Amino acid sequence: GEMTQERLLNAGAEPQNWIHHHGNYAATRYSTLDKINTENVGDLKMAWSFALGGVEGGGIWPHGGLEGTPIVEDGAMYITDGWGSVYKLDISDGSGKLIWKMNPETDKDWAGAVACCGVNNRGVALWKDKVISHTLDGRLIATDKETGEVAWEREVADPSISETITGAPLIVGDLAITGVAGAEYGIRGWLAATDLNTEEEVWRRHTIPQPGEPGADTWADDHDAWKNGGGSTWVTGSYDPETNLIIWGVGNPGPDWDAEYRPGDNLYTNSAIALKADTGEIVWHHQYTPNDPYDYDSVSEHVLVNAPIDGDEHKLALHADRNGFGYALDRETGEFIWGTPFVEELTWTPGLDEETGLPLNYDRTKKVQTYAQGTVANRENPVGVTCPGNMGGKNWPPTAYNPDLKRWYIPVIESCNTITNEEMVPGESYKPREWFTGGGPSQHQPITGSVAAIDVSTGKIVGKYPTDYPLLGGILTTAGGLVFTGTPDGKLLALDADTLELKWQFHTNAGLNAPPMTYEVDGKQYIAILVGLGGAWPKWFVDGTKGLEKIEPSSMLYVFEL
Ligand SMILES: O=C(O)c1cc(C(=O)O)c2c(n1)C(=O)C(=O)c1cc(C(=O)O)[nH]c1-2
Ligand SMILES: [Ca+2]
Repeated sequence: GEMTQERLLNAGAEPQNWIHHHGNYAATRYSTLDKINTENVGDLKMAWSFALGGVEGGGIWPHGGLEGTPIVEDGAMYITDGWGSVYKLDISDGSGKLIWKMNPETDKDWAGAVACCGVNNRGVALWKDKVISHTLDGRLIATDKETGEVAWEREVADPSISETITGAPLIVGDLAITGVAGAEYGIRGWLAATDLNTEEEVWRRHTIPQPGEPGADTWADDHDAWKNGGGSTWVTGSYDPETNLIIWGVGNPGPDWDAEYRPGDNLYTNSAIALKADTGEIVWHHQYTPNDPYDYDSVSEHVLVNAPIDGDEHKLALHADRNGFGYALDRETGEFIWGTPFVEELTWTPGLDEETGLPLNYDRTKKVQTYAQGTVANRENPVGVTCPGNMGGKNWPPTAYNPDLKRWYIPVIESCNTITNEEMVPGESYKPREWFTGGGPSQHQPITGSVAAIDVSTGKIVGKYPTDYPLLGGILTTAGGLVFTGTPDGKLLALDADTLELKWQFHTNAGLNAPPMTYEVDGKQYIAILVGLGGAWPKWFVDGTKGLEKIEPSSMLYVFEL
C-alpha cells in the first residue's frame, strides 16, 4: 500500500508494522504486540539473519557500523547500512530475502573525512510509494518502493563545509525533515524541509540565529562566533499533531571545549526547539546546558506522552540529555516540569533549579559559565574532569516509554572523562573540513552502563539494571511487559519492564549499536536488531572499555521468534 499521513498519524492501528523511525510520532518506541511476553520470553530463539554490506571504511574511519532502526510495512522490511545503502527484504514467509538494494554510491572518503563519530545512518522513512533516505555525503533520496530505482535525489547538506547527515528523515505531510551533523567541524546547524512532491526546499531553519534574529544576543563575542556555532540536529525529532509542532533536540555549540571563544548562552545549542511544521518557525525552546563547555550535545529525541502529575494530566516532552539529567517539559510551552539525574556520578552541577530547570550553578550575570570547579577545561585551567563524560549520560540511542507502567527507560552511559582545552583563535583556527573542537577528550576510568527506569508521574528513578559496558543501541518496550536492549559486547537482553530483572539474553558476539524493534507477520511476533559496532566508539572511547577492542566489525540483521 501507499504510506499516507493518515497512516503515519495512526501508527498504533497497525501494530504488526513499524512505520516510524521511533515507532510513532510521539517517539515512544512502545509496541502493543504482546505474544512475546514475560511468561514466554525465555523461549525466544533466533529465527533468521541477513548479512548487509557497508562494513568498508572511508575517510578517517576504518569500517562502517550499523545504528539503524528497521522499518516494517506489510511483509517488507527496509534497513540501511552506514553508507546509506537501502535494502528491501521480503519478510512475509518467516525469513528475510533481499528484494532490492539501492546503493547511493556515497563518496566514502569525502564524507568519511568529516564524519566526527562514525559511518552512521539511522534508517529510512516511508512516504506514498517511496522510501526516503539520507546519505552521509549530504543527499536526500526518494527510491521507488517496488523497483528500488532512485526516483530523484537532492543535495541537502554540504560536505565541503563538513555538513553530513546521519539521522533518519521525519515525514510530516508531504515534507521530509532533514537534520544535519558537523558541530565538531564548525558548521552552523539547521533543519531543512523538502516538499516530496515538488522536490524543493520549503524551509530551512538555522539553529544558530544570525544578528538581528531572536536569540542572537546569546552570542556575545565580537568575531562572529555564530557563523561556526555548531548546533547540529543529527537525531530524528518527534511531532505533535495536536499543535502541529515538530520537537527536535539541538546539539553542542562549537568549538566544543573552548567556551571562551563563544561567550553567551549560545542559543539554540543544547536545547529543545519546537517548530511549526509548515514554516519552521521556532515557537518555544528550552535550553538544557547554557554556554556548554562539556560537549553535552542535546540532540536526543523528545518523547511525547500524557501523564498525571500531582493529579493533573500533563502533556509532556521527555528528554534524556547527555548532561546526565532526564527532563519532562510541557510540550505545548516548553516549560520545565521536572528533572532527575539518571547517572551514578554527576559532578558538573549540584542539581537543577526547581523553577527553571537550569543548572543550579548557572550564573546569568556571567558570559562564560564556570559550573562546578575543576569540571571545566578552560584557557586558565586547561584540564577538566567531569561526570558524565562527553559521550554522555546518554548519547543518541533512543529511550522508550511504556504507557502500561508509565515508565520511561533510558539507555545509560555511566562515565567520567578528562577534557583538555585548546584555545581557538578568531580568523585562524576555523578551516573548512577541519576539526574545530577547542580541545579533546581522554578516558581515565572505565565506562559502564545501565538501563534506568523513571516513573514519569513522579520523575523519580524506580529501577536500574547495570551493564558491564555502556548502552550504545537504544531501547524497545512492549505490552508483553518487556524491555529489550543490546550491549556493545554483543548481548541482546530482555528485561522485565516492571522489575528490570533479566529474563532472557542472546550472545551475538558482535557489537550491538542499534535499537531493537518488533513486528508481526501472519500473527507471529518477531524481534529484530541490526548488529555491527561502529559509531563514535571504535575511535574515541575504546580506551575506557577494555574488551571492546576484541569486537570485530560486522554488518548483520538478527531476527528472533518464539
Ligand atoms: O555534533 C554533531 O554534529 C555530532 C554528530 C554525530 C553523528 O552524526 O553521528 C555524533 C556527535 N556529534 C557526537 O557528539 C557524538 O558523541 C556521537 C556519537 C555518535 C555515534 O553514532 O556513536 N555520533 C555522534
Ligand atoms: Ca557533537
